[in-house]
Amino acid sequence: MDAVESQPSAPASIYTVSSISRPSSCSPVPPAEPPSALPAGIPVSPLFEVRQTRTAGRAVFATQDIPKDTFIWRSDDLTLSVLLREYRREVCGHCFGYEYGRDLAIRDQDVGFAFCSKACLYTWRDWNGEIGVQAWTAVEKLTKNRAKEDNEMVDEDLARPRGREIRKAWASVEAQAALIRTAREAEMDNTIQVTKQHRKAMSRALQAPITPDVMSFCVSGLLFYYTHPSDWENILALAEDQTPYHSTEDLDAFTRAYLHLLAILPLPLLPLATASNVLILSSRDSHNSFGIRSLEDEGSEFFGYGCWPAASYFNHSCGPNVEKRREGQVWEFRAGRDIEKGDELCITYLSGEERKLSRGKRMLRLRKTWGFECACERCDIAL
Ligand SMILES: C[S@@+](CC[C@H](N)C(=O)[O-])C[C@H]1O[C@@H](n2cnc3c(N)ncnc32)[C@H](O)[C@@H]1O
Repeated sequence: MDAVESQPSAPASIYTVSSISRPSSCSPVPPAEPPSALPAGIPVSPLFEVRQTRTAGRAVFATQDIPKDTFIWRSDDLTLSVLLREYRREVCGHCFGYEYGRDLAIRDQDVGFAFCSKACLYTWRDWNGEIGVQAWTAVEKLTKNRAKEDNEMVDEDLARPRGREIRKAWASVEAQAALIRTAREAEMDNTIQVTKQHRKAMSRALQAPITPDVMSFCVSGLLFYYTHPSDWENILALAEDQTPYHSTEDLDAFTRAYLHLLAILPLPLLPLATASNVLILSSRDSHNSFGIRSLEDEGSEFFGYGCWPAASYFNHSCGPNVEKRREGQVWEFRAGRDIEKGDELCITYLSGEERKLSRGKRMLRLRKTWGFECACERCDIAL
């Protein structure tokens, strides 16, 4: 029994996908809801269905017995990703390949990424497109020559900003954002008057401290929207975190990154660079991203993180029955043991070392990082 199966069964859910997740010959019953009611980007398979639970949001349940080692799911739907700046020379910007800390052979100084092969470099360029390359080049130009200004250590004990503080922070930069936007729009419309006030707003933004990884997060997310507009729904459908910022400083880093980006992004990206879109990215990524770690040493090196929406429907258990493994940019999920029809399919959100922690420490980690009280079987039994 896994994370949420111990809870009383959920009421009929609008998320039930059994009708399309089973072969039609096994499913004489009409669908509970038309497929249009399914969240965008949800994983669909004859092996499982996604259902609403009473206390742990949506979760994945086996629709048939699944023998150990069965291949269950493959998520190749990477949306946004962040490679921490300190790993940019060692980890491939496209496939996240790593050569035990060696600098990779191919570096694209303009965009600030390294690649393990020319194929990865070309694919990365192809995926990002001309506008994407221009965006990363502008960010790199701004970031490269600045001293390291961000505070890399996240103090988990700081109070997380709540709704009112978050709304206030975003509202407080809107006037400056509007001035910068107008100044940028004047670059393609000479009827727009740019005054001293516009220029001041722009230079104030550019001189503000930079938090490179926050900036990368925003660029990656906004570029995803630009290059895959119809898949933005997949991000919107993810569980939302109402308190996605670790601290007031973290929230400030996001509002500053927003102003920076307004000042430097290629013009076609400006309509998407809105406070509301950056907030959507923060609130959806927060509880749904997967760590991008080294594939050896139980993933001891943390290179960054990314968001694969379909993979985000698996809940956590401290004794998971599904094992996940990253192959390049793709996550693969296999049955870690024999699973019975009706069992919840759970992965673990903990890294190798964290899995060995005591129940109390695991729960604390899950509460602080993911914001939930773990009620999986392993934690329940240990009570
Ligand atoms: C990646 S999402 C998993 C899918 C999510 N339940 C949904 O509805 O989209 C992670 C969130 O699911 C919930 N969750 C996952 N595992 C849980 C568990 N063992 N106990 C309680 N809540 C859990 C938490 O709210 C967590 O922040």
